[in-house]
Amino acid sequence: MEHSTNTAGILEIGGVDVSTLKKEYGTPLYVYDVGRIRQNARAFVETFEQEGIPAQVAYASKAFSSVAMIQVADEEKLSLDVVSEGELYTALEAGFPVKKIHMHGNNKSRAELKMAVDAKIGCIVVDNFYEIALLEEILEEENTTMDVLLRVTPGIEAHTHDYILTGQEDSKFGFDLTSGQADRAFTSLLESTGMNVIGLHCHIGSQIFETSGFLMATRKLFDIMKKWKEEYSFEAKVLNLGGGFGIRYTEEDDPLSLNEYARALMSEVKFQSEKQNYPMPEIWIEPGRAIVGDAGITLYEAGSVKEIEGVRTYLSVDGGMTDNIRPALYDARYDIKAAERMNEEERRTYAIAGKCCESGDMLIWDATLPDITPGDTLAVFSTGAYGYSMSNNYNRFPKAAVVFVENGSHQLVIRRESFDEVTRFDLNFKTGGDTDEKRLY
Ligand SMILES: Cc1ncc(COP(=O)(O)O)c(C=O)c1O
Ligand SMILES: N[C@@H](CCCC[NH3+])C(=O)O
Repeated sequence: MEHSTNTAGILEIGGVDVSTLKKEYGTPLYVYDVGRIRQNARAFVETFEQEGIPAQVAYASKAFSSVAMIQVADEEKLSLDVVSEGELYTALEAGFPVKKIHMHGNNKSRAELKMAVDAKIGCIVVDNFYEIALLEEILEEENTTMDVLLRVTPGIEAHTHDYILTGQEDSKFGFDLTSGQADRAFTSLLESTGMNVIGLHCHIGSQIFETSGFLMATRKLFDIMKKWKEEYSFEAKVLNLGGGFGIRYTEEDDPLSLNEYARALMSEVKFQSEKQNYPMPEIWIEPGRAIVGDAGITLYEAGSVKEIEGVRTYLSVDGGMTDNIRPALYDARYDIKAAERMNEEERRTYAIAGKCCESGDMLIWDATLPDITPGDTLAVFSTGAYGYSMSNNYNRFPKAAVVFVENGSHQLVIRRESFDEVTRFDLNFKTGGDTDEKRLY
């Protein structure tokens, strides 16, 4: 990841040195370079604008949902993808324009759907037959309508980790194209009085580097759209090709630039619409990781060092799988630096361990760093996506704080959790006592 270092050899983020941030907010600390978030958003938005292609770039807020982040997404003219009541609630709290919110989910509850309908969000991406029936019922009760996209699984096996693959037939998401499931779902939408189907959606997976999977999915969607045009005179206004654009975590990753991803999609949609003589639909995409991933850094303080002669040296930090579960979950790889000694020779190999009582709580197995002493500050790069949003309280560690930096200023946007907050749902249980008694704190 690109970063700057000041003359004292200290890492700077958004014009602020990490020593200042550590002193002010403590560690572990998620730090976001807001300029970088804006740059990523603009790379997508401006590529479509330059070509004059009507498009919506919806930030997939699951990557990092917070009021401040959603306000930045709004400032950058993004739309928003939410997958739960909690993410929708956050968006509403942030004052995000409701018509630009799209809701996803493979098991949306009645409450979730009702909340979306009551909030009058822009669009719901319908995922299964149960949801179609439920949404129809709610719309009838409320005597209103809702724009919907039909989520299909185009049968694409993208090259990424199995747990972040979503476009293959054997998936919990969406309607399968080959078995006729998607046709049945589509006709039930056409018959619906409340649901107004405006187009199709697919998402083939996450952290994808090549464009071939996206292009293949686009072709498959055009084939079905063409069929439905011939059979039902239906013309999709919107083609949502999902997110999943890969980013660089380590030197081994070689993603395309964000403009290249957008350009590739645009030219395939244009090509297909000309070839199939199909009116050009609006292109919607849903990048999450590509907007926030490389804008985030996590700062840790180094603690214990355990050397096992001839095996490895463990260097433990004051966070781990509670603030970044991705290495444990997906074998994800990250880069690390001694953030206040950036110019020193990196001549030691360390296995960077987290604090949890779990052998798998490892952040990096083979980090090259200068000699580290307890108290040193370490920075792990590209932790902006699915770090805070997947953080947890295992071993009752409080969740870390989040700071935004931009143009030399820094601002706390999520407070560090306190122990009172960690135990806030706990109630007393005393044998023979009143089990309903609320704990006071
Ligand atoms: C439907 C949908 N859209 C968008 C995304 C965002 O993916 P990414 O963060 O990889 O861009 C996801 C997550 O994979 C998703 O499931
Ligand atoms: N959370 C995953 C990706 C899944 C995205 C949501 N469909 C990650 O950290 O890579």
